[in-house]
Formats: sequence, C-alpha cells, structure tokens
Amino acid sequence: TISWSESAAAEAEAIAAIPCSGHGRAYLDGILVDGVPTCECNTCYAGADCSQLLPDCPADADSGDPLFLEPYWQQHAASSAVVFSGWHRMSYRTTGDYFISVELEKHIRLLHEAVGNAVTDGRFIVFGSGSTQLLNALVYALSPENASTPASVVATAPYYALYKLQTDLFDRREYEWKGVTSKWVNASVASMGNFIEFVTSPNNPDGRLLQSVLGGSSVIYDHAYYWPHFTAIPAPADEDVMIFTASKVTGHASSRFGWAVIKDEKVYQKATEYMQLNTMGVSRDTQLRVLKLVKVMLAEMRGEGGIFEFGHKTTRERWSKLSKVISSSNRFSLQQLSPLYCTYFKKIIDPSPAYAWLKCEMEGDVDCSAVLREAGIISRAGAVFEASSRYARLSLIKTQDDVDLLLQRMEALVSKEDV
Ligand SMILES: C=C(NCc1c(COP(=O)(O)O)cnc(C)c1O)C(=O)O
Repeated sequence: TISWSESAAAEAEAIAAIPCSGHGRAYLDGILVDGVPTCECNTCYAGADCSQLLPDCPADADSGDPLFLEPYWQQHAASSAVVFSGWHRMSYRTTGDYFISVELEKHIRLLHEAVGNAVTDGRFIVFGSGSTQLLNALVYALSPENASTPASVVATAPYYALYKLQTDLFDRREYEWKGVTSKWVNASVASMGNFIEFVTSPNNPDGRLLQSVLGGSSVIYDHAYYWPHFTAIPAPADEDVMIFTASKVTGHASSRFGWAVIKDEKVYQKATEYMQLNTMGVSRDTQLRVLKLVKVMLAEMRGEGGIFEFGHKTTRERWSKLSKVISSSNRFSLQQLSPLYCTYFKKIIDPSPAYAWLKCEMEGDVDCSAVLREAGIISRAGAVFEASSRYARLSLIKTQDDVDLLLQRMEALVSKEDV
C-alpha cells in the first residue's frame, strides 16, 4: 500500500488533469492564480484555459523546443511518472564513480544497442547537464596541455551557433574559435596544429548526414539528432567522440541531460575532470527521471507504443506537408534529403528532419527571415548558422499547434505567388 507518496501522486494527477483546451498544460510548479497553477499555453493561444487563438499572431518556428514528443509521454503517463521522496539522494555520492548512476549508464548502453545508432562497447560514458555542457567539456578534453599555440576549433557552415558562442565565451588559453572548415581544408598539414572539428550529423539546420571535413585527429560528433525520429539509421555511429542528448530523443529539454560516448581513456578522464570541477556531475533527480524514461522506451521498443514509431510518424507527416506546400512555390525551396535504408525500421524511410532549411530563391528576397516575418512566421536567420541570409531555419519539432500555424502561414504566403 502507498502512504507518504499518496498526496504527491494526487497533486500531480490533479494538475495534469487541468485541460487547458488542449492548447497548453499546467505544471506542478506553474505560477499560481487563486491557488491553482495557470495553464501555460502554446504560442498564439491565450486565456486562463488557452482557448483563445490570438488573431494575427506570428507562428513561432524559431527554436528546436522538442514538444512534438509531449503527447507520447501523456499517452504513457503511468509508466513514465516518477515519485521521489523528500530525502532522495541528498548525498553527493552516486552508485557509480564520477557522479554517474550505474543503472542509467547501463540503460543508455541498452538504448543504443536496441536502436543500433551507436557503438558503446569498450567506450566510456560521461553525463552532462544538457549536451551543451559537454560541448565545452570535450573541447577542453581535446585541447593539448601547455601547447605553444591554442587548439583551433572549427565547424562547417551552416553549423549550430553554440559551438562558436561557447568557444568564444570560455577562456581561450588552450583553444580558440578559428572559423569554418572551408578556410582550412587546403591548409598544409604542418600549419594545421591541433584542430578540434565539430561535426553535427544529422546537421542542424539542414538535416544532412555529415562526416569530418578536415579528417583531423580531434572531431566531436554531435549526434543530437541521430535517432529514428529525424533520420534513417544506416549504421551505428562509431567515432572517437560522440555526443547525444535527452532533449532530442525523449524530448525532455528542460531536464538538462546529455551524454558523451568516448573511446580514448585520457579524453574521458579530462572530460570527467571538467564535469567534477564545473558542477560535480548532473543532478541526481534528473538522472532518476531520465532512467525512468529510458526504461519506458526500452519496454515499448518497436511495439505500437514505441517512441520512434510515434516520433518518426510525427516528423515525417510534418515534413511531407511542408514539402507539399513548398513544391508549388517558385519563391522558396527546401533542402533536398533522400530516402535511405534504416537499420532500425528495417526498410527505406523518407526524410523527417527536425528542421526545414528554407531558401528564398527570388533575386530581391535577400533576407529570407525578414520575408517570412512579414508573412507572420518567426524563423531562425541563416546568418545565425554563418550561412547566407537567403536561408532561414523553420523548426518542425514544436507542438502540433505551432506546426499547424506555420503551415497555414506558409500556404497563405505561397498562394499569394499566383496572384
Ligand atoms: C534547441 C536547439 N538545439 C539544441 C542542440 C544542442 C543542445 O542540446 P541540449 O542537450 O538540450 O543542451 C546540442 N547540439 C545540437 C546540434 C543542437 O541542435 C536549436 O537549435 O534550436
């Protein structure tokens, strides 16, 4: 029988039952109005119960806020809930060394094995508060100690802006941002020194499966999107340094949980040292929560309750709807992605990228995100990715409301071309 957890469970269920008209949700720690957490509405929806659609409100397709998976977890409420006691893991200690949960590490390895998207045998695993924290941990770990010149950190455009922003923010003693790979691809090996190359595969913003351009010794493969939600899995990733994040596989961006799979023990030890000195590991509350989520994914794997079946169906539908709208346009074009055999689904699957990488083709449309903003669509400008401003990124992984509004605005914009 349950006793002390009963009121916690009752409170959680009562808040979860607040409907918010299906255009929002209430959280236990939501802002209280008359003692009740308010509904937190999807963009363009307002009112105490999120029932009002604001007229002329722009569709917000800017961030990769992964709420496309929220319905999945609502459909798995019982198996994915976690109640933890007021005294859960007060100690700094964890079951494993270096502030790692043994069970969570084990289940992450089981997840990669079940999905077949990464080799983890014989590799070390480091947790981070979001993969964001691991990006700099690994730049630090791959930077040479007391070298005469700092390591040069690079990426191929278009690239995820955080790589540059973080590298520029932290102390550059051992590393500094040295721009895009195209500047260096023909440099003489001698002048190369120590390069650390970020490779995002599938890429953010355009969804392409990429390999290292410089072929140097230190490459950080960011596989945030290397899951069947967003791409076919042609083979398990098998690189020296690979990064993953719960944000994009379970959709729990706010739990702040990422992990790195590292082949070289010295690199692992330096990344671990960074995590110890930076935050003394990842919140144990988060580790418990993510363990529960991974257990659900494994239990439901490949069944009709499978998260990848749900996720891929969602992203695939969104991509094909947007592609259909853009296919009738002369003004806009989308990135070309081809169907590919997927070892997870065991068949060839059509593209289902997290983001649309839209190009404005008309001579005068030099600022694509401005053209879209004019039509009531908020996008992420191409320049943010060090790409031409003729491009703009549209997020396809937010709520269904967000994508419906985006599609409506895009259809209206394209249909105006005919007149
Ligand atoms: C949310 C977005 N990006 C998250 C992201 C991250 C950060 O994920 P976190 O684990 O949530 O910190 C890391 N790597 C890549 C390639 C990413 O795209 C975005 O681009 O809008």
